[in-house]
Amino acid sequence: MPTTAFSSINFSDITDFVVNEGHGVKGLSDVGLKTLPKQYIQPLTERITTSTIIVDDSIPIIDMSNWDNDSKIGENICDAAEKWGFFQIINHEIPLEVLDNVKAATYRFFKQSAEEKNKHSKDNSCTNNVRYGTSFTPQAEKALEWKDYLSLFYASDEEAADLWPSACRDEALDFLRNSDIVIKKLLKALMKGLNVNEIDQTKESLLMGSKRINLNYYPKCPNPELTVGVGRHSDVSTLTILLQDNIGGLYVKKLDSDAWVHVPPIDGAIVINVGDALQIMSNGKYKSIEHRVIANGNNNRISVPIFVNPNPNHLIGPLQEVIEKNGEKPIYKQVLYSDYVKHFFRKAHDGKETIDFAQIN
Ligand SMILES: COc1cc(/C=C/C(=O)SCCNC(=O)CCNC(=O)[C@H](O)C(C)(C)COP(=O)(O)OP(=O)(O)OC[C@H]2O[C@@H](n3cnc4c(N)ncnc43)[C@H](O)[C@@H]2OP(=O)(O)O)ccc1O
Ligand SMILES: O=C(O)CCC(=O)C(=O)O
Ligand SMILES: [Fe+2]
Repeated sequence: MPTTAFSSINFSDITDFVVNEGHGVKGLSDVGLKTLPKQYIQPLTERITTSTIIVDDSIPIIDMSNWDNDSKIGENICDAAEKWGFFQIINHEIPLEVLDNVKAATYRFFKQSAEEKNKHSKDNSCTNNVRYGTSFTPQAEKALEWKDYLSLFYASDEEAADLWPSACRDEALDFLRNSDIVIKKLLKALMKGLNVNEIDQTKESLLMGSKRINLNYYPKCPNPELTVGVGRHSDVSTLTILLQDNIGGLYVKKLDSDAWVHVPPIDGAIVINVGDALQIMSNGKYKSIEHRVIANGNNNRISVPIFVNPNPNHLIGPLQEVIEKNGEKPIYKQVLYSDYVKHFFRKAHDGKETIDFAQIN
């Protein structure tokens, strides 16, 4: 239970209670708040409306089971990355037990007291690689988002053993380890689609030289129609490997339209999306698509994305092969990946605007 009595929280203390004391939005939800605090009310333009949702279309579902014998699977992956930037994979060989365990570990971490979780906040954590927080960048946001998170940057097994919270450490590491084979298959197919036939060590470090796993917790929300779980954004990763539970609420923007498409939960499936780094490296061929998560008035929801990223010290830009072999004119410049990510983290979610940072004017 929160250490601050509910009766003593007034609206001006909300940010203090949620952000600074580390109760998160889960703390607000747990005390049975009946009305959404004004800090969470999003402008109308940021709320999803039924008129913009289309139900007669959906992102592709790709069955990976015959990967070794069917080259069509690789082609379907490239096609989905070009036309949707999002797809789901089934029969991906990540054991279902690993997925169930990391979901249980997410609940276990967030069930802890605010005091325990807040040991990992930006101000209290002894490392930048472990961060518990709420919303996205509260200090830069006009309206807060209804989500708490734990973000774990993977540096080494030793560091994780020492610094990651024990409530979820082993399960998060297990999900990371078990996702490696499928990540390599996806990147191999996507590179082939760009005429890059070999992923040597340098390319591997460029494409997947760092990984971050986030545990996201979206508690039940009063007045979910007035706020968002996560606002419109694209990921800054190369690829994101997203595990969602069975509640639903993730929406993806359909390419070249203003329509939004729901990503239906499928038992055992993993959602894959292209991030900005891959859009840049592919010179715009693969699309890093805007997505958002709605808040839910009836259920808690969790999700566990693994962000597969370039090594932060790499310069990223359109791949040489894409420019030379395919004879394309680069539409993005070379930028230091850690500068790109810092730019993303220092502002509120703003749709696809982060990529302007790398655009050639
Ligand atoms: C949280 O809700 C989210 C998250 C997302 C994430 C989507 C992604 O695609 S994450 C992929 C991220 N990529 C990497 O992690 C690449 C490798 N990492 C790095 O390059 C660096 O670790 C770094 C992230 C750039 C941080 O470097 P550092 O030198 O430590 O720089 P700082 O000055 O400490 O941080 C810069 C700035 O970012 C804020 N920040 C850092 N880490 C996080 C984090 N995990 N979550 C949120 N914010 C973070 C930090 O506070 C600094 O801001 P200031 O205002 O304090 O200057 C998608 C959607 C979501 O809702
Ligand atoms: O919760 C989800 O389904 C998606 C979360 C997301 O987009 C993110 O963490 O980047
Ligand atoms: Fe995302």
